[in-house]
Amino acid sequence: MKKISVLGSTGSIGTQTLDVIAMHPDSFQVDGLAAGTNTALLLEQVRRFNPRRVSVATKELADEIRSSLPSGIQLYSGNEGLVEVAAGGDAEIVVTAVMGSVGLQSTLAAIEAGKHIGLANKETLVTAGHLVTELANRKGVKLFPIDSEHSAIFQCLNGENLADIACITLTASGGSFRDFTRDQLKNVTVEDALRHPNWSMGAKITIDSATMVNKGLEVIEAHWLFGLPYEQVNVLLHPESIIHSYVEFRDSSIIAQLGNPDMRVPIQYALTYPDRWESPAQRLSLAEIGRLTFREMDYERFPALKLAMDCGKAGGTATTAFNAANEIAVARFLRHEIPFLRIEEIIAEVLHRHINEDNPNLEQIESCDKRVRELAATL
Ligand SMILES: NC(=O)C1=CN([C@@H]2O[C@H](COP(=O)(O)OP(=O)(O)OC[C@H]3O[C@@H](n4cnc5c(N)ncnc54)[C@H](OP(=O)(O)O)[C@@H]3O)[C@@H](O)[C@H]2O)C=CC1
Ligand SMILES: CC(=O)[C@@H](O)[C@H](O)COP(=O)(O)O
Ligand SMILES: [Mn+2]
Repeated sequence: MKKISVLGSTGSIGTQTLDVIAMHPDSFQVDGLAAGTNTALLLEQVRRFNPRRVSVATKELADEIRSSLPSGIQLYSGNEGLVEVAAGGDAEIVVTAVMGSVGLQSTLAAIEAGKHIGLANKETLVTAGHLVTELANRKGVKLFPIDSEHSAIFQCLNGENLADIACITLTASGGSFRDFTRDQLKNVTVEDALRHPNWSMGAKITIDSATMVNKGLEVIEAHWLFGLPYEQVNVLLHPESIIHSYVEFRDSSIIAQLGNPDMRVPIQYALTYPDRWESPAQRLSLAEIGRLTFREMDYERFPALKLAMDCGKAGGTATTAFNAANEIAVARFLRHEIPFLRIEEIIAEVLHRHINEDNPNLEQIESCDKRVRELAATL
């Protein structure tokens, strides 16, 4: 029986992780669940999966639900609660599915406690990739990618020698506005932006997909997960999201991973690696699809992707600043405070003022993150 804890159990990845766990009740057991504010759903999950420890975003919410929890369950709250669920207990693998760099401390705590990570929370690697990967290597902890593109690359690299990689290519759907001109982007609404053409995901990542920030975060995530220089990480527009990403080797062979868009496949693979189990995902019929299309990435149309790549190459706290500025700008857009195009302007303004710190420690990262959030909130 493999014990699993899920950070962000009430979100898009969290609920799909629990779907996967529920499909294999003889093999998986839930040890801990951490949610934010959706206590109604969390209580339902507690009744169904009977975890040993749970956490919610605040002490007030914890006080509200305490009497509704079955006895014997440890209840925690806040960032400390996330850390307790991540590092306490006897889970073998922790799925990190909270949204944003709030997941950093708990991911580090889980690794420190020797737990393998099913990594969905890409912001953690963007904000502090060097700290997370260095600690994972030191502790002998595996980072199993859940992000669809990175799971694809991970699968393509099975049994391969990393030195034989010529380059990897991350595919991008193009998001909700992929056929819009820059001019047309001026008046788009939150509701339009939230309609992703291929994937049903949380609000923040759906907006990131529309700005192409998501692909920028994923390039940085790939750099840290696979130890590749930025020059070997490419992006290609592929509107159908059928080829999830691919690797080109030095003999010119390309290995790609394909499938209908369904996150339960990469989530399950992260939990069962190196085995493959039955999945409810709809089988892909290439004959039915008929054709797949591709377009060169246009960095003028999607400037945020270029900005993210430049931050990755700069290293230091540049990616921390990029991520924090984006998190604040997206939250403001979702609250209807700023127009869509202001998101990338805020990121650019923050980066313009940013003084980069090389090889930052955790304290420097946290202080950069805090400073940038305060600045981005006022711009
Ligand atoms: N959705 C997808 O298909 C994919 C997502 N990812 C990545 O996975 C991560 C999660 O995305 P997604 O599931 O879409 O996001 P959602 O917004 O759907 O879910 C976020 C989860 O995090 C919880 N949460 C938010 N803030 C806190 C906090 N302060 N403390 C504890 N829990 C908190 C939320 O709780 P609550 O709702 O209870 O407030 C919720 O359970 C992101 O990093 C995203 O980039 C990567 C690839 C695909
Ligand atoms: C499902 C997943 O992994 C998302 O990150 C997805 O890739 C978003 O799609 P695009 O960023 O390609 O629009
Ligand atoms: Mn992805």
